[in-house]
Amino acid sequence: MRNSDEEENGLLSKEEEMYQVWRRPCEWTACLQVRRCFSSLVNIEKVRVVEVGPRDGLQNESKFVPTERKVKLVEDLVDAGIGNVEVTSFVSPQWVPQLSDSAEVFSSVKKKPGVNYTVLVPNARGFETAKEVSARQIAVFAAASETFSKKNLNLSVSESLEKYKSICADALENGMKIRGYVSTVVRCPYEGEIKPERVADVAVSLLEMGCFEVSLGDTIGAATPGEVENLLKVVSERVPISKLAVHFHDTCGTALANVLVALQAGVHAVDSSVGGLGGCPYAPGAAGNLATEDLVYMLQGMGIDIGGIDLNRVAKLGHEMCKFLERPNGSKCGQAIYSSSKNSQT
Ligand SMILES: CC(C)(COP(=O)([O-])OP(=O)([O-])OC[C@H]1O[C@@H](n2cnc3c(N)ncnc32)[C@H](O)[C@@H]1OP(=O)([O-])[O-])[C@@H](O)C(=O)NCCC(=O)NCCSC(=O)C[C@@](C)(O)CC(=O)[O-]
Repeated sequence: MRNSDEEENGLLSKEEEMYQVWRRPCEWTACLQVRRCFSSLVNIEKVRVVEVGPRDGLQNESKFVPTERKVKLVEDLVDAGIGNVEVTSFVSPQWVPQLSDSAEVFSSVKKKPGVNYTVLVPNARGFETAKEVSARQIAVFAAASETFSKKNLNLSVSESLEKYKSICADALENGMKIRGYVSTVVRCPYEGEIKPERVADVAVSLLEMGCFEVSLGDTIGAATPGEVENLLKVVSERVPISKLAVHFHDTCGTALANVLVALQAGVHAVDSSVGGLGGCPYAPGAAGNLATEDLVYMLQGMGIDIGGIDLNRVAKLGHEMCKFLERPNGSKCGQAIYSSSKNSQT
């Protein structure tokens, strides 16, 4: 903690200076809280924010993040009020070397009660690791596009679903919760446009296996609001909307608009990544996920209950991680908070 004498004498360490920088955005966003407006745009009162940065975010960054730093990121996100966090993935280290320390990361995170710590698993081997580290929640991932499935899992869509059946049965027997993903729900980097009916087929299969929810992934971040509206209309004819989450990448800047459309359709779970980190290694050209900071800013501003997430703390984490990765901050809100803090220093 800072000592007020040291502060007065100008003896601040680098870390303490950073803390100073971050006190000011708190004041800035305090003004935003006043402008919180209960909007009639959506009927949803509560949204579950699912933080996927430590997994989806870091899997595609060129710089390897050391184990302790990954662990700290997860713990800090939880301390900032995030209640659902995808910690890592137990995939092949040959395929995703950035997460080759995943078992150590998952085991090292100090778990807090009431928080869902998820790990992504692609196959029986990954599931065994999930059991070894006592994961309570796993995520399995399929695709609506055959080519993407082959590139991402080395399996056709039906082969992947067949393999997940036994993994899911085993997971349920072990008392685990299972989240499902469908990738390439609107467009595929290899096949182009994807039919919503195909997405519905895969989502139904995942729910039948026991997934409590299926997150619909716009893997390349190309979807527009009209397409999302149509997708959700078609999929929700076969899947209760309460079982759907959305997962937008922000390549074309439409992610937040897409979230709004999803909320209007009744979706109440949204994935995002701190600092807008990431992308998928098997979706060339795709940008990072919708930034958590931008999502939190919008939802809190609309008066939607997201469970007490501290925007300033999340923004600080996004800023620090982007700086470490030597990449631009992918969050507009994070950038605004940080530049306002710098301006208020001068
Ligand atoms: C599924 C495989 C492994 C098949 O890949 P494969 O090459 O067919 O598998 P294999 O069984 O032949 O194994 C190859 C090597 O990997 C090892 N291996 C095999 N499995 C594991 C494992 N679980 N953990 C650790 N090691 C493993 C295995 O032991 C072997 O090692 P070797 O004997 O050669 O030394 C591979 O395709 C894979 O890892 N795919 C994952 C790719 C990935 O992580 N993609 C990104 C996540 S999905 C995503 O980002 C989309 C999403 C969810 O965010 C939503 C959206 O945005 O759309």
